[in-house]
Amino acid sequence: MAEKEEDPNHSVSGLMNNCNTAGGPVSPKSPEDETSESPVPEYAQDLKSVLVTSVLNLEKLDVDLYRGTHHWVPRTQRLFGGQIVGQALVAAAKSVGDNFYAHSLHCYFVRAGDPKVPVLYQVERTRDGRSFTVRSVKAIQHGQPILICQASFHMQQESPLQHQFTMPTVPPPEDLLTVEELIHLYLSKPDLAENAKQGLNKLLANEVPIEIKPVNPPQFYRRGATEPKKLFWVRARGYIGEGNMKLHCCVAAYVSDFALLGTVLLPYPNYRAKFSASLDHAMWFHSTFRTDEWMLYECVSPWAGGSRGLVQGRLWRRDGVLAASCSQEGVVRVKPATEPSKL
Ligand SMILES: CC(C)(COP(=O)(O)OP(=O)(O)OC[C@H]1O[C@@H](n2cnc3c(N)ncnc32)[C@H](O)[C@@H]1OP(=O)(O)O)[C@@H](O)C(=O)NCCC(=O)NCCSC(=O)CCCCC(=O)O
Repeated sequence: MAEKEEDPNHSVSGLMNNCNTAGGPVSPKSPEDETSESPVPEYAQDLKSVLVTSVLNLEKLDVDLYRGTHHWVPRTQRLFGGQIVGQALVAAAKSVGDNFYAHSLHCYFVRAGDPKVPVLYQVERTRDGRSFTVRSVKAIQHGQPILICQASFHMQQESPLQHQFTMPTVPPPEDLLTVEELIHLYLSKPDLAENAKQGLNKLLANEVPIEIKPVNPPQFYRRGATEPKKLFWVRARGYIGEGNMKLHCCVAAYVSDFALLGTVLLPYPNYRAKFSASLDHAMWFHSTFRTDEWMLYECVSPWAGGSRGLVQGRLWRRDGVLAASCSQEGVVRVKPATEPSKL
């Protein structure tokens, strides 16, 4: 297939610029959708999100072939699944028309990603239709696929069918502490065990490019068994800006894999994960949203068994609009917890 002429909305830089492609998968609408660019929030005036400047800023090597590098690598020293999915979606989005927006993706993580080398993204233009366009992306390291991803893009269409669940009622992010603030609070406890202190300091050193405010910290740093459900406010660190829905979908794909699989362990305080990794990840985009603004992430695990767990996530805009949904199965192999948590 002939390569599409690069234009600013498709090119590497085009996906990253704040181009005027507001819109995207819109349903239902909120008054916010109709407004022009809102003022740059105070927290972000001079700090562009590293997700935009680095993680999702792929280098073009050839037609439909890109290279992505890493920013944050989890302690497991395997690449973060959200990074690979987000980068795969960036690569896919570069070859679709301006008025097509990601509405879903389906991925398998087939091998662990190696943080020592970059990832190549090879895009296959599976089908171009009038309303839907499909891309297949293979993420490759050492000559072998680490992720296979299919992403589908839809041209905006109106419909009288519009419904969504209601967002859970939770305190606003302004009333809650960030993970870092919570850690400092725990660290100030005089009776904290040395190993717990070390664990918390390691968490502080973790430069994850997203900010999190758990709705229920005791659930987040759990003591007893809780239902397999957690809620937290989340946003990309730094400024991204309004208007580039293609980019916000890629950032949401990155964010959506964070802390999701951990939901499986919440009912089992007597077990620790000795090996856990996402096996697959599916995502659906429903509405316009900004990933550099607080969104509520609702994570539930309806099932676990056979060393696997199923998790489902819903990303809500703070005005109650359902922005995106996702589902994931992960392998979770556990061992008995030898020491009770001191947190
Ligand atoms: C490992 C995957 C899932 C496939 O597994 P398998 O088919 O078993 O691969 P092997 O290479 O044969 O084994 C790997 C490893 O596991 C051990 N193993 C295998 N079977 C068993 C068993 N029945 N019981 C115990 N152990 C078993 C085997 O011995 C090997 O151990 P090792 O020799 O010590 O290595 C594979 O498909 C895979 O890795 N896929 C990629 C998964 C992935 O990377 N996902 C994305 C990253 S996860 C993530 O990002 C989650 C978010 C983290 C951030 C956060 O929320 O905090």
